[in-house]
Amino acid sequence: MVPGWVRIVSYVFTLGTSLCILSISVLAVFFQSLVVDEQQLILSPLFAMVGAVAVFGILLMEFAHSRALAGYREDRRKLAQYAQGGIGVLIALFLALVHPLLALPSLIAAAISFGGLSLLTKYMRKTPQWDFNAQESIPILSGRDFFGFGLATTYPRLPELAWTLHLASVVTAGLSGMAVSSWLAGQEVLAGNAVGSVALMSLWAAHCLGMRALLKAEAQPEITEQSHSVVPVEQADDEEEESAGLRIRNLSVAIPGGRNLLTNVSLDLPPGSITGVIGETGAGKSLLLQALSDPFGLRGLDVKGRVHVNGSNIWERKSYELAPQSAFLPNQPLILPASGEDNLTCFHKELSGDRGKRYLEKLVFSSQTASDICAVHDASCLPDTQKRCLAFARAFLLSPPIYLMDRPEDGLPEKQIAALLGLIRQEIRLGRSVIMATENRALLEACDKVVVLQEGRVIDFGDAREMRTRRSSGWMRFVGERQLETEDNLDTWIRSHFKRDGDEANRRKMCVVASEMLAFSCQNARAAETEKLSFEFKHFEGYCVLKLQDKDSAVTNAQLDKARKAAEAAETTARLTPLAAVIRESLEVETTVEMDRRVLTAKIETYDPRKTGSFTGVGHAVKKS
Ligand SMILES: Nc1ncnc2c1ncn2[C@@H]1O[C@H](COP(=O)(O)OP(=O)(O)OP(=O)(O)O)[C@@H](O)[C@H]1O
Repeated sequence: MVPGWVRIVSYVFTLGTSLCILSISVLAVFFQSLVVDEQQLILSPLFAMVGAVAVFGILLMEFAHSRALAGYREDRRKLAQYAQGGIGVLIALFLALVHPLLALPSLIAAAISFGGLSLLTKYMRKTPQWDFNAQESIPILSGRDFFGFGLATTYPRLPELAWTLHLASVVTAGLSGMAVSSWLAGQEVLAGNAVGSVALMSLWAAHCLGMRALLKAEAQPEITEQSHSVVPVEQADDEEEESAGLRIRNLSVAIPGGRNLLTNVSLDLPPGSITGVIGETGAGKSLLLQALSDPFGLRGLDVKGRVHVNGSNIWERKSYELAPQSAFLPNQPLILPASGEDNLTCFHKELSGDRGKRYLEKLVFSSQTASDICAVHDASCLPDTQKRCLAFARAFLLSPPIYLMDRPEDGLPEKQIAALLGLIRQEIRLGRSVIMATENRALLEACDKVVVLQEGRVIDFGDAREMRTRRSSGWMRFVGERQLETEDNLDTWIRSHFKRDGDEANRRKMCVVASEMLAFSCQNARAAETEKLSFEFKHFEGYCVLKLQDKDSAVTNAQLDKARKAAEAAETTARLTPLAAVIRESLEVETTVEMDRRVLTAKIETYDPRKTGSFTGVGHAVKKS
């Protein structure tokens, strides 16, 4: 619902613009009589100035209109067109009062606009914004061209030829206005110097009435936006050769001039594997999948990075591709308003529709249902589950090296999820890979690897079975670069474990310990090398444990004793070495070596905010072991 003030402001500015234009037509009368007829050339500069003021007025009105109603762009346009309809009628009435015949050009223009447009809307076949051909359908239906999908599924706002008709009505009104007024001037009914003015007014009335007719004929909105920029990042000189499988390097997605939605995602996924992507809502799972498949379709966002599959750039896309590099199955299945069979075979019947139908049969458990789905005239009208099955069957028919699935379980009953899993396993045996954002247990259990996203950053990536065991025993893991820049991510990760009201002091203390452990690890890190470190975390009754693992040499007992003494001797505010600071904040610190990795384990006292009420943690005593 448009607020009343928006309507009033819009009508006032539209009227203002029209008055400026009409003032030019009044000026034309005086110009004709004083300068052209009476040859008072001295007045020319004055007319030029007044004309310029009117033109400036038009610009000013339009600018002020857009500024005053910033944020109401669509409403402003519609309200202006609506008001123009009224202004067109008023001009026609005014002309009719001067002489009934002068209203004729406006009437002709209105007939052309309203009549012509309603005929076009009724009888002209509606065509989508883009009538693609068969080859172009594969990038669209494999989820590699969202812009194309949008164009192929939305219809233009106005019927074809609408603007041509508008132009015809305006020109007709201008010419007929001139003809009628000249004839009336010849009959000495109208002053000769009013001819130009009448022609101009008829022209403007026709434009106003035409705009109202266009508003009436309008349908769905156009889509115009695409990603703001996509910047491929070159391979670094010291990076090893491209390997098989999917390689993602420094993939970032950002709002231009704003925050990062995905930050430096780098992953290597082997061929023939299933990778699950998990994380809280808004962590960036869908965004990651779409950025891999079609970065150009991320509306208004900046995308940077490098994504290669089996050595070739996945983002390179041709409009005619028969074998896509990936198939993206978004949460809403990509189905074009075409037959079920065309949607299955991507309009390529020669692409072995039988094979596609077999996939479909396996998903819907009936050859009759599969045939019915294929035979349907407009697959976009199918029930949601059948649309999903159709989209899956099509993806398997295309057999790309990488499948990207966003919550494939949504809208599918358990037995269909099991059937889908069966087909996924077949693809895996053929060396293809699947990446899926999912929360479904059966699908997660089938994963070989799991990526954990948090606020657009990868905080954990590893073997799925190991991760499942660890998580089920309450241990959470964070994996990051062994450098101080990791601190922000680490901080966010630590904070995610202390979300209860009153947990602030726990949170702060844990962040301090984690940060000092990171600094301790980075002390010997070589700047040029990108090494990984990991943290593991678990809550216990009254304390929690934070473990740091990196590839440095083990801490000696002497180093530990020295740090312990420094921690005991120091004032609370004194600056300590990172290890001593960890010891000062912890109940117990120990260091071990596990499978060639140095492990530093800190046990930190925590409180239960439900028991301690509004405990702030300031000056909280820490026991030493
Ligand atoms: N085009 C966009 N412009 C601005 N922000 C966006 C855009 N697309 C996504 N986002 C933001 O990016 C973040 C990640 O979104 P995404 O849809 O990937 O989350 P998700 O992890 O898939 O969540 P869910 O599990 O709820 O689907 C969200 O904060 C979202 O608002």
